[in-house]
Amino acid sequence: MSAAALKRAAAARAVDLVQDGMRLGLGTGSTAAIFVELLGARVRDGLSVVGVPTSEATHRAAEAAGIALTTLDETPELDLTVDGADEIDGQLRLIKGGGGALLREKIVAAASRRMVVIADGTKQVATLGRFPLPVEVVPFGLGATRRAVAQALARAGCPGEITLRTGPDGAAFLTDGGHLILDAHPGRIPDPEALAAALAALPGVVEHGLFLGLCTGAILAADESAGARLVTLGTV
Ligand SMILES: O=C(CO)[C@H](O)[C@H](O)COP(=O)(O)O
Repeated sequence: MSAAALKRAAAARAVDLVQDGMRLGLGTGSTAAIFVELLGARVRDGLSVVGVPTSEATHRAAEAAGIALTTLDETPELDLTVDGADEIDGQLRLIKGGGGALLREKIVAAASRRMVVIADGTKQVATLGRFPLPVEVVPFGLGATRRAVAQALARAGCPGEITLRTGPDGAAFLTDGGHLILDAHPGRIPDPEALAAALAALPGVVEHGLFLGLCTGAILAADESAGARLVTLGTV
């Protein structure tokens, strides 16, 4: 089965979790985009929900799908956020931000009573850190912040190369908030909580891609000869 078909299977299962009247967080990335598309079809069939998008891209997609949108100012508490992930471990700890939307994604997830991750099964790992860990930083003081991030990684037992994320044109990638992203390549993160605390304490760091204690459940689509086999983690 193609990766796209696996993502669609996980997204379709997540759409079944949505009930009339729910306030939703709408994730970012290719899997979340399928969820938004499928949710839009249910809205056109009469489902009434409001959504908070986690990026400008998701805002545009949700609008095009006919989903009513709100903000966390109008709706500070959400019932359910459905989002993708770059990695998930057995304790529902995540690396997110491959698409650069980690800041809004984390704010929306933290405002949600439930956060369900949808992904193909390859995203499940025993230890986080193979996927580069995004660290969103302000442009001012980039060199000093980069050095401090490297030191924090080393102290947390996971040194590795740090690269400034660039876009397809080779220029520095800018997030929806106008920040830069440093991608750390630790290989493995032995103590995600310690690293998260160390990164959060650094001036210049806006947010990092470790989502700890936020995800309440996951729907992972594993590739089997008969089709997609959905595996759930946590409470779905
Ligand atoms: O964190 C994200 C964006 O910031 C995405 O959810 C993550 O990168 C997974 O994306 P995809 O579903 O395309 O694999």
